[in-house]
Amino acid sequence: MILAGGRGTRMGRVDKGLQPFRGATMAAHVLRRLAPQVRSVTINANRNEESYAALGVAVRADELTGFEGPLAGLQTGLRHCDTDLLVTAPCDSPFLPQDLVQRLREALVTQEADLALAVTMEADETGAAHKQPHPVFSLIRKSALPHLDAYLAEGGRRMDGWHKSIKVAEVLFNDAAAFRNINTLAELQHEEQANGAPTLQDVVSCLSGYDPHAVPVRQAQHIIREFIQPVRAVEKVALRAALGRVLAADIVSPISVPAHDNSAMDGFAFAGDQLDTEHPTTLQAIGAVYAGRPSDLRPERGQCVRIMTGGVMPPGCDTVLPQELAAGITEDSVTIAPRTIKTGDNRRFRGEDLMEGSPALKAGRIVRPADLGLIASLGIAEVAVRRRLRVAFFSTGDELRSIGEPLAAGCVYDSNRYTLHGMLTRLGVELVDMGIVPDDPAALEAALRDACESADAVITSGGVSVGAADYTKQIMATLGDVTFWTIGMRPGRPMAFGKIRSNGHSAFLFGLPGNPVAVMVTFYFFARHALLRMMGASAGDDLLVQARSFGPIRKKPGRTEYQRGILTVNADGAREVRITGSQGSGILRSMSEANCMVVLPDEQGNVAAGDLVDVLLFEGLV
Ligand SMILES: Nc1nc2c(c(=O)[nH]1)N[C@H]1C(S)=C(S)[C@@H](COP(=O)(O)OP(=O)(O)OC[C@H]3O[C@@H](n4cnc5c(N)ncnc54)[C@H](O)[C@@H]3O)O[C@H]1N2
Ligand code: MOO
Ligand SMILES: [Mg+2]
Repeated sequence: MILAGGRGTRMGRVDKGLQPFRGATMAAHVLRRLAPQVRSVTINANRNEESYAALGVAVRADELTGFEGPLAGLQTGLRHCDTDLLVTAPCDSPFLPQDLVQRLREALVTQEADLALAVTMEADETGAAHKQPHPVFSLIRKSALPHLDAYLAEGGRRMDGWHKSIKVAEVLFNDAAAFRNINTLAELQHEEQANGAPTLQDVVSCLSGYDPHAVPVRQAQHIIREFIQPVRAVEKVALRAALGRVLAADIVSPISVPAHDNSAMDGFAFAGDQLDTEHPTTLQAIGAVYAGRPSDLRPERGQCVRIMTGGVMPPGCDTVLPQELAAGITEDSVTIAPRTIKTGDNRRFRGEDLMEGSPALKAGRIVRPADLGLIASLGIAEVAVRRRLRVAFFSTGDELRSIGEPLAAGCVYDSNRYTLHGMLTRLGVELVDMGIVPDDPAALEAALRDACESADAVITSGGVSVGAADYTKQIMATLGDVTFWTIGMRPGRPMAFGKIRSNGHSAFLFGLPGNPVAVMVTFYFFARHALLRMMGASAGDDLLVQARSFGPIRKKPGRTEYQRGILTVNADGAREVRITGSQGSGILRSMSEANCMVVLPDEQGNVAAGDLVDVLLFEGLV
């Protein structure tokens, strides 16, 4: 049981277990360390039960109300545990020992104790060593419950008080650091920095010639990739619900598929070395084998069996003659003309699809329809996936109006939140749509903080250029480690990127430019990759295909241009791409008409009609 039922007094009453830490929550880290050591895990929490339940484990509140401390959690745990032993660990100890349970258990059993607890040796201010007990890391017999009930009923609340009245085995652990807990937000932030999550400065200092006012596309993509940290929390979902989710662990085949050598055809199975290459071969059919029906037929020399597709190959048989290739078939024989087939034809091997013990799918894979079938073919009903990423987004600008509002002079309807809604939905993230935020510093700060506290990533549009009302940048800069780029690309030149913090939470930030096409292009070529990385997906590079440009395209070398195109196959069967008219970065119609982006890299100059260009298709089959 993970103890997360406290008030978090020293953390300003925040729910400690839900504090973000190294790309997950603290409780998720504890769960990851504890789960492999036990049969099942429960979390003891007295608030935010749903957030804890999202970790995929049972959540139980204290039966004693009023935040009565860890013994109350223990009581609940013992009452409901269906094993003889219960181990506890606090939700703020992300480094707990990987052999905690094993070592506590050895001591509990050999010393015939009621409870085993961890102790470490620590030095005091004078350097003298003293024993430090860690009473919240303990292993307890379920049989101690009546005693604990009695102790609590008498008003006892202290762990050490209760321990005095039962038999306790102390287990000395050498690694005191493993029991470190994180009590304050300052400690949490310190740990986050210390664990090697790089700062933007760390990342850019490795690059030569970095200039935020002229960042090549590839460099911006590199910086984002290095800076982003994946969310690690994992949950178990039923197989169908795994579609589009990211596998958290390799799926290893528990069985071989197919489980037996079997026939790929309806026909006759026999040992292929009997085939005569000069004369017809006649074999006596001794019976029939059907798919899914076990048979004990064992053809001898000169014999064969009738077999159906999927039927298990009888012992000694390695070859199947499809029935339509037979030279003659009687009631109880088949004749095969010379050189009709070869030994080994039409036999499917055991494990040729998936071999027992080998990884069928790798962690990081985004589950597609074929994968659902593949996992089903292994008989696996539930899979571990990364938890869904939460992405908060809002539009900025005084000129923006929401659908349903009248359009005042000089105003436009907010379209960016709708394109973002679409793009994020397709990525399979959980959306937090925060609406429109006016060009007002206080409102922008409140929105960014709110977004940061409720999501893993924040996407804004507008206000990142040099306009007089573009306060977004100022506020972003005060909330964390954020950089403002002018990227060598068109459209989508200005962009903010970094990590913001608010009240102990942090979130990656993408401040996309306001122009409607620029939002989409910067999303597709920067934010999308970053979000996939946060999701734990091992997505490869974009798959560009080549096509002939129908007309000439003007292009300046030294920047990447993303042109909206329509890819077709021409009368000669060749792929051909046309640009969709005006490429202004406010013209969304040309984006809507397009079915692909033409990607013209930095080094590319003008394109002549008929030249090959790279395109990235919007739609694929799956
Ligand atoms: N002097 C310069 N001006 C501009 C530069 C520059 O380098 N120097 N860059 C231009 C480029 S490129 C872009 S892109 C834009 C980016 O501007 P912002 O990110 O500051 O965005 P805004 O000023 O807020 O808006 C720009 C444009 O887009 C419209 N917009 C914004 N949000 C929405 C929305 N949610 N739905 C529909 N339309 C939206 C907005 O009304 C503006 O027309 O800066 C250039 N200027
Ligand atoms: O970044 Mo802007 O896209 O060229 O309008
Ligand atoms: Mg602006």
